[in-house]
Amino acid sequence: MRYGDHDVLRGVSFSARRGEVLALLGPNGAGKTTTIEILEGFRTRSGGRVEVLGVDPAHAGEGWRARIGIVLQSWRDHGRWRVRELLAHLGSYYARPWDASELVAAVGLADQADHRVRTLSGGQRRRLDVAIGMVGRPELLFLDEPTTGFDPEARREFHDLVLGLSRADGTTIMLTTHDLAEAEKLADRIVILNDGRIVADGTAAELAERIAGEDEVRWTLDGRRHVRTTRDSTRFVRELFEEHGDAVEALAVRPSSLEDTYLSLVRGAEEAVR
Ligand SMILES: Nc1ncnc2c1ncn2[C@@H]1O[C@H](COP(=O)(O)OP(=O)(O)OP(=O)(O)O)[C@@H](O)[C@H]1O
Repeated sequence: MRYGDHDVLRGVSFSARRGEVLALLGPNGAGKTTTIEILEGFRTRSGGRVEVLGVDPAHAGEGWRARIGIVLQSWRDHGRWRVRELLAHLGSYYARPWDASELVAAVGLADQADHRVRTLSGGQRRRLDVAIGMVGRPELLFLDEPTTGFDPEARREFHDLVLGLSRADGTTIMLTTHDLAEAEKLADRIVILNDGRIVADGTAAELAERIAGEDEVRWTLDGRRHVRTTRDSTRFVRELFEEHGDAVEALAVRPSSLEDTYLSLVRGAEEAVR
């Protein structure tokens, strides 16, 4: 993808398997929305090859669109509609839509089912956006930062919903997120973009392995707190006890997280460019 003489995506190549949850991660401006909008058929790419459900989105028709669900970053307003009524209406465009009441419950809006859309809170509107994307039971669902503005409980419920859609209905899901814990929890595969290039592609465990992470060990000795990072925390702790025995207190070992891996990948890519 190129705007003027500026390449915003370069050599971005990946595939998602049916039923997979694929998360696109990356810093602001990395190219996540651009990528997802090309796949949705919203943007026309400058070059390269794209196939979504076997069709080039740039030349796809109604039939293809009916198999796809889209949740954009910004929501459209349907203020005067009531929640369940709107979903039932939009569902009527599809061959096998969700039952509106079931869908309202699935996204946690049962209490607001008969409220007008304009009276919903930001997080509730976001859930409605997700419901709108799902209403036609798409084979493939695109979610651009779906949980922005969700409270922790709504986030957890949403995660269960996504996992249910993927595991039970076999829906393929592609989402962008800034929430690493969310990617780790939901995604079968994570693709990390940085400055328009893919810097990593794999399962959370594979990514963590690629960057041999350093564990963080904390302990207290004679009233003083200590912290050390090490690649071999088991051995380090054994030696700590051999040396100090019962004097070691408040021991905690924190394994390297996806966040550590992510930051090291993104920083590594930035250094390579310099
Ligand atoms: N219409 C456009 N014209 C020119 N440049 C654009 C256009 N749309 C996006 N860009 C540029 O493309 C790059 C990628 O933007 P994109 O929105 O895909 O990033 P993102 O990874 O989704 O970021 P965020 O996490 O902030 O949503 C950015 O540098 C942006 O400025």
